[in-house]
Amino acid sequence: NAHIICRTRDFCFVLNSKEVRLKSSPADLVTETDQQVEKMLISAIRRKYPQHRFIGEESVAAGEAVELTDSPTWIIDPIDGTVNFVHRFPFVAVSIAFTVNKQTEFGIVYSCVEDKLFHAQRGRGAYLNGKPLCVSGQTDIHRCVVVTEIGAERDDLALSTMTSNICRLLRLPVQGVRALGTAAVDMCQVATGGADAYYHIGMHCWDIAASTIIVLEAGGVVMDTDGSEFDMMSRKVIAASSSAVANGIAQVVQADSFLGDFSRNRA
Ligand SMILES: O=P(O)(O)O[C@H]1[C@H](O)[C@@H](O)[C@H](O)[C@@H](O)[C@@H]1O
Ligand SMILES: [Mg+2]
Ligand SMILES: [Mg+2]
Repeated sequence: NAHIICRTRDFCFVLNSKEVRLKSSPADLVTETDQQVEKMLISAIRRKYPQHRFIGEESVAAGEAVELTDSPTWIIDPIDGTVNFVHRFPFVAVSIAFTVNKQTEFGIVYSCVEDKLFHAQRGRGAYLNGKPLCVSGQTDIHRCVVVTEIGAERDDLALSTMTSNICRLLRLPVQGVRALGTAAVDMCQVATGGADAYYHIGMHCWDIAASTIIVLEAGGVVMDTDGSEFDMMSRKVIAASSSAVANGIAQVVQADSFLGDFSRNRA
């Protein structure tokens, strides 16, 4: 059984997950808690906003389509870092973003074990537990700590793409490469200035929708791994403290062969 104790200033509760099941790969896990948290969030929001749409990781896993329209839409990852959650590795987050006309209006990432609440609203800055956030401002790729993710794919093509991208960055060299096991929290490190960049190939919109606006509102930049304009549904992202660093990563990271195998945002 996996469990985690979540504390906030106002309450403390234990989330139990009795059953761990596999989804797309032996490293893509889901627990009852993922499903219950998503149901709880969607039903609470739906009560207040019955017309709004939802893209939730576990609803998609259950067969719902991933369709981002102009309608008000909540994009939810009920537990980002389920492998961490199951193993009690202490980085686990709830990620919620809200979009209108395909533009993100606000995002919230709650890193449960750390009791860190990141949030940002378009045009109103990014905050961690109420305090304003600012990216590092680093422009020299050689002085960067870069965060990425190993991902859940375990086929040869995915693994060689992932490892060769990390090797190419280390050879530049960068000063460090890190992976916390939750895309949402990884990306928030860029917003805090603790990391200078984050890139990920193969994540889903629910992993990074909220943290994208948090990075942007903290003064960072977000782009596709090929250097083009960011598309939340493309499963590729670079988030960085500056355009110079983002472009430096785009020049070494390769995604094409790997992404050939992906269908967009299937859980
Ligand atoms: O825990 P998840 O919500 O499934 O998200 C995971 C993702 O599946 C995995 O590929 C990444 O490496 C993790 O960082 C995600 O956040
Ligand atoms: Mg996730
Ligand atoms: Mg999840």
